[in-house]
Amino acid sequence: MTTTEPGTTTEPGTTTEPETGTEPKTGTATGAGPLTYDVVVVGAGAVGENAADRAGRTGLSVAVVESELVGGECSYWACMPSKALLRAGAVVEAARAVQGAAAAVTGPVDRDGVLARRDSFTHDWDDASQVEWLDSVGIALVRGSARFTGPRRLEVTDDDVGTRVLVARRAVVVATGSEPVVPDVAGLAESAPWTSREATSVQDVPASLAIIGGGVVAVEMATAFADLGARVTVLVRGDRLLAGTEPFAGGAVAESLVRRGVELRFGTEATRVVRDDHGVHLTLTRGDPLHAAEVLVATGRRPRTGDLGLETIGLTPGEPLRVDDQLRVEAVADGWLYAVGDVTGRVATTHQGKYDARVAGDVVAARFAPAGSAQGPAVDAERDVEGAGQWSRYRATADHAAVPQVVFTRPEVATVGLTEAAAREAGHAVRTVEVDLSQVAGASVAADDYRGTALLVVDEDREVLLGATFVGPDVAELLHAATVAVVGEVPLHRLWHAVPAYPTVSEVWLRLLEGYGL
Ligand SMILES: Cc1cc2nc3c(=O)[nH]c(=O)nc-3n(C[C@H](O)[C@H](O)[C@H](O)COP(=O)(O)OP(=O)(O)OC[C@H]3O[C@@H](n4cnc5c(N)ncnc54)[C@H](O)[C@@H]3O)c2cc1C
Ligand SMILES: NC(=O)c1ccc[n+]([C@@H]2O[C@H](COP(=O)([O-])OP(=O)(O)OC[C@H]3O[C@@H](n4cnc5c(N)ncnc54)[C@H](O)[C@@H]3O)[C@@H](O)[C@H]2O)c1
Repeated sequence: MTTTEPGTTTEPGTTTEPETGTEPKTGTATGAGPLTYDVVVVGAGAVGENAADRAGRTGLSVAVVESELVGGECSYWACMPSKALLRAGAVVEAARAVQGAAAAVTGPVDRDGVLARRDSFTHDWDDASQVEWLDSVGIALVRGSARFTGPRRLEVTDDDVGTRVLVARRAVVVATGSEPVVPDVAGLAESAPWTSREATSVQDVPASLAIIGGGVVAVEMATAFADLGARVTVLVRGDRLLAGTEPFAGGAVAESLVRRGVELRFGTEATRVVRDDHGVHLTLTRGDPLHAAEVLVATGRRPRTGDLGLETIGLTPGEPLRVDDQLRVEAVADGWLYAVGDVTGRVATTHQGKYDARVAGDVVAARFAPAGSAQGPAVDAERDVEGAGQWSRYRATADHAAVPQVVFTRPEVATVGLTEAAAREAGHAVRTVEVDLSQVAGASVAADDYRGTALLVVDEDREVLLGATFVGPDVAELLHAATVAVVGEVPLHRLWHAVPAYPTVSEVWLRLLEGYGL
């Protein structure tokens, strides 16, 4: 395991982040006066770390404030532990799908081994390696919980150190992430339900788990806990899983969850929850009551802005920090306040948040770094931030047109750009092409009964890709080609010349283009 990015480190004490070659960048603390830095980033999740890194590359002094663990949700309670929980089951299933390998797999996943591997990814919830990375790039860490007390001014409260005042000479970047929403169901909050934190950090796998929700967390955790041997029931309010994706994606995930013993109850909501010594008891809008050892709430997240002192800078606590494409908070004058990641309500994935963080960090660096300090790739010669057009490094254009996501279920669901429905709603002249992945030679080599589907959404007027969805084993790795095609607006007749190697699953691209008529 190697460290590849701030915020997703997997190995203590190592970093492969490039040295930035800048002067030491220290803030100033004068007596009992405020700690002063050029830029203050609130929240040291993966996204905040990236914003701090980019902003600091041109000589600005940067501090990050963190109230819990440096690395944030993704490293300790979200992406990394959840994917670690899912990986063993995927590997076992992949082996079972290949004659000759299947016989070597003789039992279920080793539950203790899975949990131990998960613990290695979270470093037992210790952030020392992330702090080491901050040190190595000259970013100051201020531990504690930050609240605004006015423009560019924060109070940071820490149980051990007390309260300090922190001042940003130039800019503040808010990257405080999001928190799970617990629906207003009678008795639910009092029943100490699990959120994704308890699920991803589980030590004792419950015999049974009720999951409320039909989105990404629900389907990934249903898969993981079924692998770990729990009896899983998913309560889905609507009539399908993964409602934001192409309908066949949620259908394939539902079919596979049922095949592995998960009970799915569609059109069903909990109306009352009671916990006693035997577990949780859920009364439902339809069907029999449900009894389970634990209940996991997976009903979405909201931006974490409730306790940030936003009222002192004219904003409303609890609301997302709405930003423009340069990640400046729209409602704040003078362009000193930026926000990135889940807190913006824009896109709630780590990779897209880090993209926004790179843009925000570059914008801050270009606007505020001292003249003549341009070094490294972060600053264009002219620093033309205000005049920056689409696809400039100073605009997060991809957030509108080309957002990728992978749902790590079995089958995996990999999506980028617009679905067919969204493209039609946006007024595009749409044509879709769908291919059965089992018809591709590489897929038949990969697994004996490979099942999957690929779908392209094409803008017929311009003959470029608007979106793509892949559903099947290991399709995550097919996604980036589609993202490149969408971002590059590569004409299909040019894509025709991108020849996929034989026999790989990527040959589906050829089948898709043939299906379009090339
Ligand atoms: C179960 C689960 C699995 C996921 N899996 C994936 C995945 O596979 N891939 C993917 O791309 N995305 C995934 N996501 C989404 C991803 O975790 C988030 O999009 C990402 O963590 C957002 O990063 P962030 O830095 O904006 O926020 P966070 O990671 O939440 O970081 C915010 C940080 O700010 C700190 N903070 C908050 N308030 C204050 C304050 N007042 N003062 C100081 N510090 C503060 C917090 O302690 C935290 O460390 C998953 C989410 C969940 C719930
Ligand atoms: N692999 C990944 O990229 C990954 C994995 C996990 C989470 N995430 C991110 O984390 C965020 C949170 O995920 P999530 O699954 O909690 O949210 P989600 O928005 O994906 O799904 C929420 C689900 O809860 C249902 N729901 C909402 N309110 C409800 C209520 N009152 N009663 C019953 N059902 C209700 C919705 O209909 C939906 O099915 C998402 O934005 C997601 O992108 C990403």
